[in-house]
Amino acid sequence: MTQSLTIARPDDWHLHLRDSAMLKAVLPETARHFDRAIIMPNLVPPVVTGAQAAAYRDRILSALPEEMAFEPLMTLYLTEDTDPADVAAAHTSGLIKAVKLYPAGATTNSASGVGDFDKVRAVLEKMAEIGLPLCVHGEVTDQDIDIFDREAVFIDRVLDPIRRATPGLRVVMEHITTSNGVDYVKSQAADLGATITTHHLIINRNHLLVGGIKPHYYCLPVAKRESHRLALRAAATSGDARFFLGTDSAPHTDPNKESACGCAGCFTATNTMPLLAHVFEEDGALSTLENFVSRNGPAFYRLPVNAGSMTLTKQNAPASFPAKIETEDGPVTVFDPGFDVYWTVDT
Ligand SMILES: NC(=O)N[C@@H](CC(=O)O)C(=O)O
Ligand SMILES: [Zn+2]
Ligand SMILES: [Zn+2]
Repeated sequence: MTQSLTIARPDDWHLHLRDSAMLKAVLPETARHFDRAIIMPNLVPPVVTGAQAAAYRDRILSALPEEMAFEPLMTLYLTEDTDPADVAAAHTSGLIKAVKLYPAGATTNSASGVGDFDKVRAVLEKMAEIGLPLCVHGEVTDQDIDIFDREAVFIDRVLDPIRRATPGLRVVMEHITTSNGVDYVKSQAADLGATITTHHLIINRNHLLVGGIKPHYYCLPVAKRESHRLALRAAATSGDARFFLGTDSAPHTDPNKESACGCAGCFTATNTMPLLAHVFEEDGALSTLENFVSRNGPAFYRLPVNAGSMTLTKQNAPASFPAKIETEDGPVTVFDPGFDVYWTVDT
């Protein structure tokens, strides 16, 4: 007997679309299943001003195949020179839905990020005043902090002090990877949410490192031990409104991944919805999938739930997904969960 599930059309609350040839190749992979996505601003150079975000939005819409509908929800990349008035104007006009904080040096294209948090105080205060969310890549970059501890240390040393100093600031902890992240979100009364990626619900650090290094499982924050993955699974499948999908689908070409110094990022846009149906079914939680992918995100961002619906069907035989997406820059490997997936999205 085939099983099926119909939910409101999902959104992706953390997505890398890149630019130019890569944008053209990866955008349909997201637009096929998602009505909207929060677009990460870590281009080279980064999307810092409202004018740059408007131009990037136009490039995204021009790259969209004619028969597809998709709304890019733009963000600005916070720098120590960001002008609070420019941020406020971009928010008032409806152009941007969030500002993104990268600690300088934390991840791909984060060199222009924030080193001295006092320098962004005025921007954060303006954002608290106007209710504009701050999306945070939550890892410290100190050389003496172990890479597996960087999220937990960030919460204590950076995030909690920022939130205490800026009452009313609405924050999304992006791509949480630890039980510390889950517990911190749950411990706070208001103004805090978290995105969870598809891949962090599926892989732990053993998948990355045991039996040979798997560059396509390398992303930041790096996958942690199994107990953390289980904490993320419990949070995502709980239905709790504070947790929602942000795939962090982050394309890099195969030569850039399969390298002596490989780039961080997993490309999951193509098969995220089938993978999530698999994960939620495995945990006996298909009834909360809609909260995670379609309802909790809009509630946090104070946007309407999408009007359309999506039906997922469990087939009798394993579904097949493309192993790679071809781009003019080279192939991009699609995330391979390492197990058979029977769910497909009905077209
Ligand atoms: N997640 C990643 O491993 N990489 C992202 C950056 C990010 O989200 O930190 C990228 O832009 O490639
Ligand atoms: Zn990040
Ligand atoms: Zn990201």
